[in-house]
Amino acid sequence: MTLNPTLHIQQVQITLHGETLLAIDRTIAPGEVLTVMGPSGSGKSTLLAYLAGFISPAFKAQGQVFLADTRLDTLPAEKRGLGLLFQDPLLFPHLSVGGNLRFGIPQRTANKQAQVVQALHQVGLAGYEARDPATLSGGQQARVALMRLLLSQPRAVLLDEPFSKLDMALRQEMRSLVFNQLRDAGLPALLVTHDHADADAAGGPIIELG
Ligand SMILES: Nc1ncnc2c1ncn2[C@@H]1O[C@H](COP(=O)(O)OP(=O)(O)OP(=O)(O)O)[C@@H](O)[C@H]1O
Repeated sequence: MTLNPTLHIQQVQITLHGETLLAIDRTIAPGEVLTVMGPSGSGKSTLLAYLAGFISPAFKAQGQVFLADTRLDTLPAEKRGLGLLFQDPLLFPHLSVGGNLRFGIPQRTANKQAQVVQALHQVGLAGYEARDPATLSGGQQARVALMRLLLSQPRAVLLDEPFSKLDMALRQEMRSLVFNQLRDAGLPALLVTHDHADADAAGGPIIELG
């Protein structure tokens, strides 16, 4: 298994009621972010759901997806090794901040506790480990969600409008944090957004659906 895989989306075509909704044929290199834009209904969420492995059976998909040499599109969602980041941080409310971070760390990882402490420190939340996520601001929760994602050691990342609920100042800060972290980790990523400033910050190629 290579550490920094390339994501290959090969001649993928998704149809709905016999009509082509979207077609895509792209490669995303390690550390690169491919931004997907397009009007409402053009299939952005459908593409993410297809890649993640939970597309509705209403859609028919052709094509193949590979992460390095692993074929993804035939694997169940939980075996694809993908990390997902959504509009909402979706932290587990019954777990502390530390519990949320530990949750994603693969079983056999050594030094889990040190990783949690280091992750909190990296995003300016040192000392927050025991806190209830509900007592954190939206921006703090977003940072915990990002570190939970990275600690889960994904092999590629899907981002669905991850900044759209943050206010302007926080949005700028989270963009830099997220894209720097993904670049440092060498992860291929696909970003769905309506916001051109997100695409600019991602710094990678942009495709328009629809
Ligand atoms: N489960 C489903 N069953 C049938 N049709 C669906 C289903 N989900 C979405 N659609 C349709 O598929 C098309 C693409 O929807 P999708 O949600 O992927 O668009 P989108 O580009 O993400 O839109 P938005 O920007 O509004 O989120 C739309 O015409 C939508 O009505």
